[in-house]
Order: sequence, then C-alpha cells, then structure tokens
Amino acid sequence: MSRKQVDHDYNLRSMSNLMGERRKKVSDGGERSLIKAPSNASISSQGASAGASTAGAPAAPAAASSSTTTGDLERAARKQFQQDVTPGFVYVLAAFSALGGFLFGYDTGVISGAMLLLKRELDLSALWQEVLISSTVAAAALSALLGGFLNGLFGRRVCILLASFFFAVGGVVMSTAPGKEVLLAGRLIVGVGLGIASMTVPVYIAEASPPHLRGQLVTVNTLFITGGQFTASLVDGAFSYLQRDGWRYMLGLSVLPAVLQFVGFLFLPESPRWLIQRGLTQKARRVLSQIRGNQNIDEEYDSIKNSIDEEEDSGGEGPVIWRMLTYPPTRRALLVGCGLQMFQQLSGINTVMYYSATILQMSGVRDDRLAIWLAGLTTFTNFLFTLLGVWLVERVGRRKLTLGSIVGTCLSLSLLAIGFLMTAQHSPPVTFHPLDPSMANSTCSKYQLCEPCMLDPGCGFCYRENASALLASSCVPVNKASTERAAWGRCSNSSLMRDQTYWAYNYCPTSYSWLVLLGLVLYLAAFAPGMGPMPWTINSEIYPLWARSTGNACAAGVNWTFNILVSLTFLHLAQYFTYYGAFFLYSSLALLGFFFIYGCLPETKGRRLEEIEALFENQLCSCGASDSDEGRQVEYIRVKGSNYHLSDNDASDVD
Ligand SMILES: O[C@H]1[C@H](O)[C@@H](O)[C@H](O)[C@@H](O)[C@H]1O
Repeated sequence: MSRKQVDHDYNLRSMSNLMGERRKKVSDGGERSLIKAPSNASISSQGASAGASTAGAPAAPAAASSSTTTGDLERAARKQFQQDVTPGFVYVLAAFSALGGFLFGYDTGVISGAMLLLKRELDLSALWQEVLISSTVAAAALSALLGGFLNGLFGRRVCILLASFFFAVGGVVMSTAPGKEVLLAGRLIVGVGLGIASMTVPVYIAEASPPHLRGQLVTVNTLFITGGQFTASLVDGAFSYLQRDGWRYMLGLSVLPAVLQFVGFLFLPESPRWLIQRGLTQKARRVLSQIRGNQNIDEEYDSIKNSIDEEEDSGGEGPVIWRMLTYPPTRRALLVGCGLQMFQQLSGINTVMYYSATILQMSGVRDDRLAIWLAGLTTFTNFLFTLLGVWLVERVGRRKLTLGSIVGTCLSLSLLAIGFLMTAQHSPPVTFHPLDPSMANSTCSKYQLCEPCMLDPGCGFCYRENASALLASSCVPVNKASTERAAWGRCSNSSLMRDQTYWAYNYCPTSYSWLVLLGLVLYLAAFAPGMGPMPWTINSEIYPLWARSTGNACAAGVNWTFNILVSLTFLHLAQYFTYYGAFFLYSSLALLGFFFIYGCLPETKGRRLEEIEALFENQLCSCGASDSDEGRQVEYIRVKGSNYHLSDNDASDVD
C-alpha cells in the first residue's frame, strides 16, 4: 500500500472511528453493541479500521461530543496517524517467533532426503522408514493438543522456549544417533517441539501485533514454514553427495535456528493478553508500551481488560473445551478453525510436495540427483507464493484470499488428475518378458501394460528408448533395498544399463507429463498464498482469549492428524484408485472445502481480537449471505453493570 493511500485510509478510518464514538449511547448500565452502517469510507478502510481505533482514540463517548466539528475530527485523525507508526520491535518479535515456523518446515521437509542415505547406512526396512517419518507428525499431533494446556498455564513465551529446547535437543540426539532406535527417540522429541510451536507461535504473534498488521505478521510464520521446507531441500541436495554420515548434518543443522530462537526468547516479553488474563497488569502495561512504541496503549489495554472481565463475569463451569462446545460462538469458531485445517490437509499439499520428485521424473528428468535439486524448485515455488499471501492478506482479506485459493487448488488438482488420466490411458505396453533368474514367479510378469505394473509397489518398468519409441519394455520386481533399481536384469545395475535403458519406479514414461507439470505449478501457485497460511492465521484470531489456547491446540491437532492420514493413505489410494483417482478425490474434497469456507468463514481482517467473537454470534454457515455486510463493523462497549446480549434492539442504536 502506498504511503499516500495509507494516509488516505487513516484519515477516513480514524474519522469513522471517532464518528463511531458519537453513535455510542451512554446508557445507565449493560453492554452495548454498535453497528456502524456501511459507508464508502468505512468499507474502503475497513482493513485497518480497528487498528486505528486502538491507537489513542479515547474510549469515553464524551470524547467526541456532538459539538465536535469535522475540522476537529480531521485534526484528531491526522494526529493519530502521526502517532501510529508501528515500532520495529514487533517485527523483531515476529521474526524470532517465526523461527518456530522455520523449524516446522525444516524438520518435516529434511527427512525425505535424509531417508535416502539413512536407509542404506542403517539398513532400514520399509516399516522402519515409515515409522521414522510418521513418528514426528504423530508426536506433533499429540503435543499440539497438550500445548493448549501448557499455553494457558505457563504462557506463550515459556511454551516457545520449551519448543525450541525440544527442537535443539532433538537435533543433537538425531545427529549423534548410534542406531535407528536413538534416531527414533530424536524424531519423537522434535515432534513434541513441532506440536507446541505450531499452535503457540501464531497465537503469540497475533496477540502482540497491532490489528492492521496482524494478518501479515502471522502469515510470515507460514512463510517461514515454507522457507524451512525450501532450505531443507537445498540441504538435502547438498549433503546427498556425502554418502557417509550426510544424514547427520541434514538432521543436525536444525540445532542452529533452535538455539537462536531459544536465546532470543530469553529476552522477548510474554504476550500482554496472557499477562492481563493472569492479573499481571503492571507487567502487561509495560509490555504493551514496549511493543507499541510511543503510542497510547490505554484503549487497547482497556479493551483487553474489559473483555477478560466480561469472560470472568459470565463465568462458565468445567474444562475450557467443554465451555467452548457449549457456548455457541466458540463452538462455531472451533468448527471453522478445525474445518479449515482439515481441508488444508485434505487438499493434498504434502502428497503433492512429496510426489513432486516423481512428477519431475515423469517429465523426463532421469537423473536422480537432478530430480532432488529440481524438487527444491517445488519447495521454492511454494515459498514464493506464500510470500504473495503475506502481501495479499491485508489487502484482500482472509475470506476472499482463502476462497480464491481453494477454487484454484480444486481446479489445479483436477488438471493434475486429468494429466494422470491421460498418462494412464496412453500407458505403454509391456513388450518384453525376460525370465526371472531365480525362477520365482513374481506378479510383475503378469502385467501387460506399464500402468498396473507401476501401481504395484513390488514392480517397476524397465525400458529402452530411442528417438521416438519405447523398445523392449518389461515389468520386473524392484530391488528390496533400493527402489532406484530392479531386483535383477537390465535395470538392476547401472553398469548393466546400457545407453538409453531406463528404470521407471512409481511412474510411466508419458508424453503428457507437461500437463502434470503444469498442474503441479498451478497447484502451488493457488494453494500457497491462501490455503497454506490462512488456516493458521485465522485460527490465531477467531477465539476469545479464554478459549484461544485450547482452540488453537485443537485446530493444530486436527492439522497434524490429517497430515498423517493423507500421507499414510496416499500410496494405497493410488494403488486402488490409480493416481488420477486419488487426485480427483482430493479435488472433490477441495470443492467441499470451498462450500464450507464460502458458508462458514467470516472476514476477520482489521478487527481487534476482542471484537472477533461477535462474528460468530450468527447461525453457523450464514457467512455467504453476509458478504455484503463486510463494511459493517460491530463493536461492543462494556459499561459497568449488568450485561445484555446482542439483540435486534441494538439496531436502534444506529443513528
Ligand atoms: O501451512 C503449511 C504449509 O502449507 C506447508 O507447506 C505444509 O507442508 C503444511 O502441512 C501446512 O500446514
């Protein structure tokens, strides 16, 4: 946003905030809801309206008495804008927190490259490989749930310190592991750190950010996740040349950012919202002043304090999750938060990323090393388009960004599926049936086409190629120790492979690979700016303070659980429904996700965290109908005394 435009927005929104104050009627008690009627000004400036309203605008209705002139308002707005410069400290705080995201991406991404070396050096069976990969995600799912409890009890800062401690210890254990059992212990420790970091970091950043920057700063955390995945693929590429102990460096390098984060957080403050909730009000004021620079923090402080008092007044019995489920607004928020995380994973991101090396091989990249490096290009594309998300989130808002992203995701998944379908329909035939030297009758020899042969995990396709045709193609068993070659015959040994003899495992040579490649690039371009980061960003802001840790814990738990579910079922899905079947399924799930998001996700852009609960007052999944209400802003003022609920009567408060 240009400076000029910012200036313009600030004037408008500040004026609209101050004028909003005029509409607040002082009553003799109770809680008032104010609905500002949409005006062009408030619609265009809605993105940051709440941000400005926190900055120095006095809370008392008397502040803008009916005698206030437009000139006064303009002067006040200008003054407010001058004060409202975001201090650099918030950026430092966000960057150190987002190192948690970096470690999330690095530790989940690095294992695929490390595994290529590990399985040879530690002689890992397929089961052990699976266990080493999935254990981290499973531990993350459990610890994310536990993280909710820890967050409420010890605060965000301690949890982030704990997570970076786990990351560092896990990294040391893995890189020095004498055998697979210790390695597994290291992977589990890292998983515990991952779960805690994944649910705490977005909350911490959201609670420390001013509303007009919140979306952007929380989305930076996902940018760091994808940055971590990209770095991991580079590290994998570089150390894959080191056949002995290369994996130790790959896994151990995560210690550096973990230590950096730990040290940084020794000096960073606790979230002011958590401090107020704990009654540490002086400390909270100090932290707020520190992170808001020279701005007036009174209104923000009061607004947080009021909402906490309200929560305490309204009481509520039993564990937080029970209170969330029995109170309609938080129940709806939880459903939306968990649904978003579920659909993120059901859109198949981790399958697509994992499978990208094979997609590239299909496209004719035959050299394994080159395929590893090119897979880095996939993670880089994911990173690059997440950057676009950081740029867009405060401009177009969460709702439109997520909707646009899931439509693109759904279409590109269909394109991927069509690419696989064409590949399957033009599958090359098996023309050569060599005799198995061990005389064992493997199932591979029964296949007449490449497609069923490659879908059988025990077989691969061995063929020769000259300029335009495939020659002497056979379906033979895969080597049990390495899927990079056949168990016997021409493709079993690189020295035996004469010129232009190739081994295709998991894919078939095809002339439709360009379609699949196009699908892959479009998929990342669509998914990464919206469906990648928004579930994390939105979850960090939709729950009231008392429910925030638990809500984020549940949603992160759902994310990790579906992550593991999708990764573990992909190969079976492909085996039973073929690749195009699997991708059509993901595409249909993304379509379902679209309807869910369209109906249920309200816009949270620019609102104060304390205001967002009100967006879930309405029946769940009535958001599609309220698209036109985006310019409306609901505000609560608490006036000491009895509470009353949002009702139709409130509409009478509108001038
Ligand atoms: O938001 C992130 C991001 O999109 C990553 O690329 C993906 O691997 C994670 O599973 C997801 O939670």
